[in-house]
Amino acid sequence: MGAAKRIRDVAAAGLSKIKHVRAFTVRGGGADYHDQGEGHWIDNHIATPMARYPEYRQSRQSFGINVLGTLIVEIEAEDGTIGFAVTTGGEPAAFIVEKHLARFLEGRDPREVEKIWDQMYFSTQYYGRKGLVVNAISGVDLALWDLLGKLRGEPVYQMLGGAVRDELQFYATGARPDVAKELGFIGGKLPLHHGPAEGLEGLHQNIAELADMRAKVGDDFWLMLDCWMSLDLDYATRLAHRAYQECGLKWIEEALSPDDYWAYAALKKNAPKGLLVTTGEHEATRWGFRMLMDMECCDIIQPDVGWCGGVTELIKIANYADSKGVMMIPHGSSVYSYHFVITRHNSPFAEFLMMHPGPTEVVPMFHPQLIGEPVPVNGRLHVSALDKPGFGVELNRELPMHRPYPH
Ligand SMILES: C[C@H](O)[C@H](O)[C@@H](O)[C@@H](O)C(=O)O
Ligand SMILES: [Mg+2]
Repeated sequence: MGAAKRIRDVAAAGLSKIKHVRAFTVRGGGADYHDQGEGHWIDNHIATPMARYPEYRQSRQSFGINVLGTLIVEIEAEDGTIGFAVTTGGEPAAFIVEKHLARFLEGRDPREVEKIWDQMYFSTQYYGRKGLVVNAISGVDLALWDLLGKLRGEPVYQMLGGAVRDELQFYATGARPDVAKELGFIGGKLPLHHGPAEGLEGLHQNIAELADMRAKVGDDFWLMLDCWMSLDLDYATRLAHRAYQECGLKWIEEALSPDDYWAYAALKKNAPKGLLVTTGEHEATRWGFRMLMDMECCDIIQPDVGWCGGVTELIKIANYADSKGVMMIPHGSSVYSYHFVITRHNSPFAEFLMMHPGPTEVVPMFHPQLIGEPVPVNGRLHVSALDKPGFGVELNRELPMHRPYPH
């Protein structure tokens, strides 16, 4: 059969159209991974912009880091196939999905990812552009790619161009890089505990904690600091120099406000040669990341595929980074980033967020929401673990899901 006829036949056959888009919310860990119980490392006196207020210094939940909860987006095709995704967004994001975004999908061909993304973004541009609205768009886009993979019987990484390597390697984020080393990870990223409001004493404590961990892991294991937007330029510069010179820090992450491109450019310019400056997990769209890269704010961009616009937007962000020789290492987002990272040379490793309370064990990052969620073994994941349609996971429908805004 000639190629032209084959193309016509596939086009005529098409794929099952999109029938319905639904948005649910659920609480307790999962995609809103800061929504954890008492005593978890991820909520133990971690430096944040709110730490200037003593009453909000001990716990990020005290100022509402987990106020949103998880958004679940489900897209059902006419043949009954369902694609889904989870991200951070909860009820307000569910409203945006059902009351605004669904109209651009229902009745459409699921292959129209570009046109659907364009309509979702520009129809919400007057009140969106970043943050919650782009989280909602990301959730819909991820669910659409999951549906496409399930309709075609292909893993998302194969639809993105296929694997450029046989396995993923991971660094681990959490309070125990010493345990991460024993578990086979290539590095450990510590949360920073003290910000400018705790003065020179806090800075000394930050360095003491890092030096203690350096003594435990030895000289060659990567150690990084995640500052979660908590610092000012002067503090970040002083911390960068001391942490690099005294403790061999590999990178300083998200030290400043995501909007302060000018301070990031100054931090990168004044950072010690050899120390990497990284950021981006709270940035969104190709335009936001172009600003970070064109203003030379960082050495590595770290978009979260569930927050930056989804796979369709991450393709544009990653390709621009590649053209500029900037590494793109997505913020921890489980299978949603693994399927992307394995297809990109400028994404040589991935993040694994340790969600065990210690953390002393590897547990699925989005537990308990994804059935079949793969986890690194000895700090690695073979590509075969991704060889299932879509993102290769199913939704745990035993969870108490709520659909607040049915349309
Ligand atoms: C550990 C950090 O404080 C955040 O909780 C973390 O989610 C994020 O910044 C990361 O890079 O994993
Ligand atoms: Mg981070």
